[in-house]
Amino acid sequence: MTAVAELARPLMPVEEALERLLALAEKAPITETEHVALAEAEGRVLAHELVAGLDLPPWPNSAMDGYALCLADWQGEPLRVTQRIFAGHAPQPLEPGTCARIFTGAPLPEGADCVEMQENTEVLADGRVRFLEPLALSQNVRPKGQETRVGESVMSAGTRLGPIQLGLAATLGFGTLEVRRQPRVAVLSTGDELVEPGLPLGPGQIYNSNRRLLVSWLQRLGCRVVDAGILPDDLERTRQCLGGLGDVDLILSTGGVSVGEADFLGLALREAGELALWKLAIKPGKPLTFGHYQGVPVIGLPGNPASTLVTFGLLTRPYLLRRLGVGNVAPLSFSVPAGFDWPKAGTRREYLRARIEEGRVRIYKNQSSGVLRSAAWADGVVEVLEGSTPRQGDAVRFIPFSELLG
Ligand SMILES: Nc1nc2c(c(=O)[nH]1)N[C@H]1C(S)=C(S)[C@@H](COP(=O)(O)OP(=O)(O)OC[C@H]3O[C@@H](n4cnc5c(N)ncnc54)[C@H](O)[C@@H]3O)O[C@H]1N2
Ligand code: MOO
Repeated sequence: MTAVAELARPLMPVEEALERLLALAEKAPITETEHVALAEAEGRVLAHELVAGLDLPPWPNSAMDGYALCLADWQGEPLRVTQRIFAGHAPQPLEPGTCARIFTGAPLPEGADCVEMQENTEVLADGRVRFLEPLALSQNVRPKGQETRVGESVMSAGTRLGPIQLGLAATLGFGTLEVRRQPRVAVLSTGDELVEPGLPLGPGQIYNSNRRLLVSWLQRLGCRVVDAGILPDDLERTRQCLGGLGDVDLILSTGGVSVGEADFLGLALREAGELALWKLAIKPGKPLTFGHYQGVPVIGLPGNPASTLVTFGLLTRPYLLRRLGVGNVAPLSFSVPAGFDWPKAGTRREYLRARIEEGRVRIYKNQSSGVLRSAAWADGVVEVLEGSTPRQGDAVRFIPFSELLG
């Protein structure tokens, strides 16, 4: 299809763009794995299901600081204390007709079937312990295997490892985990107007914000970033830059994807691969490109900073995670009453930078796709569907940034 024919097509719905990207991701999975220490595994993707190699807890233990006794044999009399059991110590079997001082997490002695917390007991002058409240069998006892049994699958392949998952792996004694290798992503910015922060601005120039935003975000997603800097608005040097990227899994560029005349990235990509210009029914973020450069997938995000943010968060992030075998790549979202009126129906699905205040979602006053400050103010994006005109109090879908940024 020629570029002109591509441009004449109707806008592609967001769902279709996501479906296409996920299908492309499934055709290019990153399957190599490596073993990493738990300390290095944050943000990575589990390569295989994790199977428990021990029971959790490995033995019955006490849930309270108190006294362990054998309720089945007890007649209600005060009991002599015959041992003290601390967490980390192996107990002796319980002497019949006695109790054991026990602390939270300590193994229950053989023969005990009940623990009473110390607050409900009284230590008599002769050292015996009187139980002040009615007791029940197994009370305050955490049975062996209560949480997990040997051989049980506790996490499936494709699980993203965050603090909770790493904590669970640690409880089962795993020192290392087998994870998918990190995707290598080359980040390119295009545009002669761009200057790196810290340097002086010349006439007509602006600071490159997309690069910092994407590099940090990709690192959070567990990617290894090849920071390829700013592409010059020059075909030969663009070719050289692409040729020097090395072995990467994805080339991610921003800018130069609309209908501008200085689209040297597009030219260079078409020479050495192919490139499709998608026009999405999304705002911000309408023009998005997908293609290949010498077989390496390329995603070109629109250059406006809020457009980069939305198309990365809603489309590129799921694409990358799916390449790593993550099944559920949809961010959690919830319905909130609108704290704004949206009187003019749009032809594109809008993702307004918004925050929740007093149970209603409020939108930043300037929703221009060039305004990144809108997102820095916001806690997430609120979705306004094509053709819809939500009013104050109507239910709208809110996607928190916390769901997208990790
Ligand atoms: N005639 C048309 N013009 C435009 C269309 C269209 O359909 N027809 N689409 C508009 C939409 S929507 C968007 S979004 C932008 C996308 O433009 P590009 O992706 O080609 O990006 P640029 O033109 O290079 O830049 C757009 C804007 O963003 C600034 N920018 C670019 N890169 C960065 C960066 N790394 N850091 C900070 N800011 C950046 C750039 O200076 C421009 O202001 O096209 C519309 N035009
Ligand atoms: O859709 Mo573009 O991303 O707004 O300006």
